[in-house]
Amino acid sequence: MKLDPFYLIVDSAAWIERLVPLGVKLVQLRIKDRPESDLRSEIRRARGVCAAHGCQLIVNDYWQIAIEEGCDFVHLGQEDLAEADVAAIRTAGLKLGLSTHDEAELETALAAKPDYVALGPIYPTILKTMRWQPQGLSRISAWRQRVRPLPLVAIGGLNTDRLEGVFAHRADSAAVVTDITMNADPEGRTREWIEKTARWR
Ligand SMILES: Cc1ncc(COP(=O)(O)OP(=O)(O)O)c(N)n1
Ligand SMILES: Cc1nc(C(=O)O)sc1CCOP(=O)(O)O
Ligand SMILES: [Mg+2]
Repeated sequence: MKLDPFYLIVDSAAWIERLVPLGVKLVQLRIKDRPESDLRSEIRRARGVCAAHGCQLIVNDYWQIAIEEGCDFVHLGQEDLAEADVAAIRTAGLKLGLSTHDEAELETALAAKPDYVALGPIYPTILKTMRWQPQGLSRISAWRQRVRPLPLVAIGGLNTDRLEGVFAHRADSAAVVTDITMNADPEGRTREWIEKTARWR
């Protein structure tokens, strides 16, 4: 499976409606602390926009709702994975991406036979508090060897100036939140990401 090199992560269907039509081909809906009814309607809206624009939607955390809403890809962290029914995800035909932050997590992730592995945080992130120090670029190369032939996603503190290093160290996709959502011009920054990642597509 091939992943687009630009992996956008946002926390609402409104962001997806705003940015996916610009040409985003891979987006994660990462919503926290909302009632289930909101989650369902957000996922439905996001699905509609992504289907209309040929964009792969990945639902973070809420694998059961993703199955029920007819989605085809979920992302889980290690705590999520520990509580998830991976067999049910597979039986429903969904693909699965998994987070990793250290060797033990990589072993756990590979044992679950995911469709991609994410490594982070590559650089410090302001999105959430993390108990891991930044991995640095060299860790991407190490993960590349271990994860092959699966796609490898780099995440954490990425911006358009850091893409060269991330792809030179053989990540397949670069995931981003705040460099776009906290930018003064999110649309302009999204276009910049699309243009700058085109050579790795
Ligand atoms: C592509 C990608 N990589 C890592 C994460 C983080 O997942 P997780 O560790 O479960 O943390 P939350 O995002 O759920 O806070 C991700 N969402 N996407
Ligand atoms: C959601 C998330 N997960 C990470 C991990 O390392 O697993 S880093 C991260 C935050 C990514 O946001 P930004 O691009 O703003 O740094
Ligand atoms: Mg999670």
